[in-house]
Amino acid sequence: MTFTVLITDPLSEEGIQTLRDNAQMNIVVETALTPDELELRIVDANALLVRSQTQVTAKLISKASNLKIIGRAGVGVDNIDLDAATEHGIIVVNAPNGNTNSAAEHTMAMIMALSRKIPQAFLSLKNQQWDRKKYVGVELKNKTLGVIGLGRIGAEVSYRAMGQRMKVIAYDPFLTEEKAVAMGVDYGTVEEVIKKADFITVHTPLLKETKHLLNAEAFQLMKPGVQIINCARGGIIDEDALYDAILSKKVSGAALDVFEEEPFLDHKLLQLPEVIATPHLGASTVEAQENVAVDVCQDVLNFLTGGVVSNPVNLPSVPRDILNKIEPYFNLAEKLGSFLIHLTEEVIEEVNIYYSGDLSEVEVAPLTRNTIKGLLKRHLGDHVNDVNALYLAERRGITIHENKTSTTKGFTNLLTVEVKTKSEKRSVSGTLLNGLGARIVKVDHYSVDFTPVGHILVIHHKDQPGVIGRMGSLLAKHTINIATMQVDRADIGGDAIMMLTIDKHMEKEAMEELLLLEEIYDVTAIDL
Ligand SMILES: NC(=O)c1ccc[n+]([C@@H]2O[C@H](COP(=O)([O-])OP(=O)(O)OC[C@H]3O[C@@H](n4cnc5c(N)ncnc54)[C@H](O)[C@@H]3O)[C@@H](O)[C@H]2O)c1
Ligand SMILES: O=C(O)CC[C@@H](O)C(=O)O
Repeated sequence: MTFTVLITDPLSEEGIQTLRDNAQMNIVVETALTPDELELRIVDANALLVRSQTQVTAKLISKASNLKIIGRAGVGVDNIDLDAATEHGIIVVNAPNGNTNSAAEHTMAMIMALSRKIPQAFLSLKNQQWDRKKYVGVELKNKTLGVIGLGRIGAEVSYRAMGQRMKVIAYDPFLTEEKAVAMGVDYGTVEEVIKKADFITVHTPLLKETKHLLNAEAFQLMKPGVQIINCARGGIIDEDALYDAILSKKVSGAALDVFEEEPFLDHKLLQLPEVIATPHLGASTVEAQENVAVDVCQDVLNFLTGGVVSNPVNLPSVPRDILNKIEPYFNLAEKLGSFLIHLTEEVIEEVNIYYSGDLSEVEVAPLTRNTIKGLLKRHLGDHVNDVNALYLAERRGITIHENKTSTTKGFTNLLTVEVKTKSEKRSVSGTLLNGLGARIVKVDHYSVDFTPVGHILVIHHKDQPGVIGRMGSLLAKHTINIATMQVDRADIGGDAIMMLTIDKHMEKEAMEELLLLEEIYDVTAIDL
C-alpha cells in the first residue's frame, strides 16, 4: 500500500528523508499552494505535514476524505482545527520538544537587543548617523524578569536570564512555591509578576484565558518604563493596549516575534521606535527545524505503518470492547473535571476520583483520563487529550488516586472527583441517569441536580430571606435570563449555595455587582 504525504510548509530535508527512505511513502512537497489549490490537493493526501503557515481549517478537513494524520512540525497547533480533525477521525501529532531551545534563545536575543536598542542603533548607523547619545540602554543584571507561563520555553528562558544575573519572578497555574524554589525563581501571582518586573516575557499558549492577558488594565499595574517581550503567540498581548502604553511612556520598549494577524507587511506597532520585531522566527534555526521535522516525520511514518506515535495531540486510544462499556460516561467525567477546576484558583496537588456503583465494576482508566483532561484543559488548552492528560498532570506534580466503592448514595452509578490544594479540598459528584444523560448531583457537601452544559453560576451565600430576589433582579438588570436554579444550605440561616444555569455568558461587570450584595460570599461563572 502507498501513502501520499503532502507537505505544505517548508520542512527540513532531514525529516522528509525519514519518509523518503520508506518505499510505501509517496512524498509531495507543495509549499506555495493557495487555499483553493490546497482544497483540491488535500483530497488525495493520507498525511498532511505543516508548520505554522498552512491554515488547516474545518473546511479544508471536510474535503480531506483520505486524510489519516496531520503532523505539525512545532508546538502550537492553533493553525489546525483540532475539533474538526478529531470529528473526522484524523490524528494530529506535533513536535513539542524540538524547538524549545531555539525559542528560548530567540527570546533572550530579543531581551538583549531590546535592552541595548541594538536594532534601532544599527538602523541609524545604516542611515549614516553616528549617534551614541540616543541609544543608551539598560543593564539586565539585577533587573527582574517576569515570566508568565513557566512551561518548556518559559523555564529555559528563566535559566538563561539567571545566567545574566537577572532575578526571575514567574507565574504559571501549575507552579507551586516549592517548585519555584527548586528552580531558583520567585513565585508570584500574575498581578505580582506584572507589578514587580522590569521586563515581562510571556510563554503561554494562546487560549481563551490567555487572550489579551496583557491588556490596558495590566499595563496600568506595571512599573513605569517596563519592557515587554512576546515570542509565544500573537494575541496574548492586546496590541492596541500595548501601542497606547508605549505612547504614554508606561512601556519603554517591546520586542515581538508574534502578532495577532500573521503574516503582515505593515503594522502600526512597527511605526514606533520603541518596538523591535522579527517575523515569527523563534523556531527558525537549522537545529530546531531539523529536530521538529525529524520528530514529526517519524511519528507520521510510525502511524501510517501501524506503529505507536510519540506526540499525539488528539488521539483516543481505547480498545473497542472497553470503549463500549464506558463510552457513555466519557462526557460526564470530562464535564466534572471542567466544572471542578473553576472552583479553585489554587495549584492542584492531588486528585481523588471515586467510582461507585456500576462504575466500580468497569475499567476506569479511560474515565480518569477524561476527568483529568477536563481539569487540565482550562489552563493547557485543547492539546490535552485522553492520551496525554495523565502525563501532563504527572509533569505538573499532580498525584491522582482512583478509588472504587460500592457506596452509591442511592444512585446506580456515581462518579466523585475531589481536588486538594495546599489549603482547600473541593469536590463534585455526577451520575449518568438512564435516558437523561449526565447530571451533577453534589457540589462540595451541597446536594444539587443539574445538567453540566452551558453557562453556569455557582453562588455561595448566606441563607437569608430576599437574597434570591435581589440576585434575580440584578441578573434581570443585565438581561441575564435564568434557565434553571437549585438552592441548598448547610443549615437554616447558615452557608448556602445557589446553582444557576443562565442563557448567556456572565460578564465581569455583572459578577462584580453580584459580589456587592452583602449576603453573597463568592460567585463562580463556568462556561461548559
Ligand atoms: N515564536 C516561535 O516561533 C515559537 C516557537 C515555539 C513555541 N512557541 C510558542 O511558545 C509558547 C510556549 O511553548 P512551550 O513549548 O513552552 O509550551 P508549554 O506547554 O511547555 O508551556 C506553556 C505553559 O503556559 C502555562 N499557562 C497556561 N495558561 C496560563 C496562564 N493563564 N498564565 C500563565 N501560564 C499559563 C501552562 O501551564 C504551561 O506550563 C506556545 O504558545 C508556543 O506555541 C513559539
Ligand atoms: O513553524 C515555525 O517556525 C513556528 C513554530 C512555533 O510557533 C511553534 O509553535 O512551534
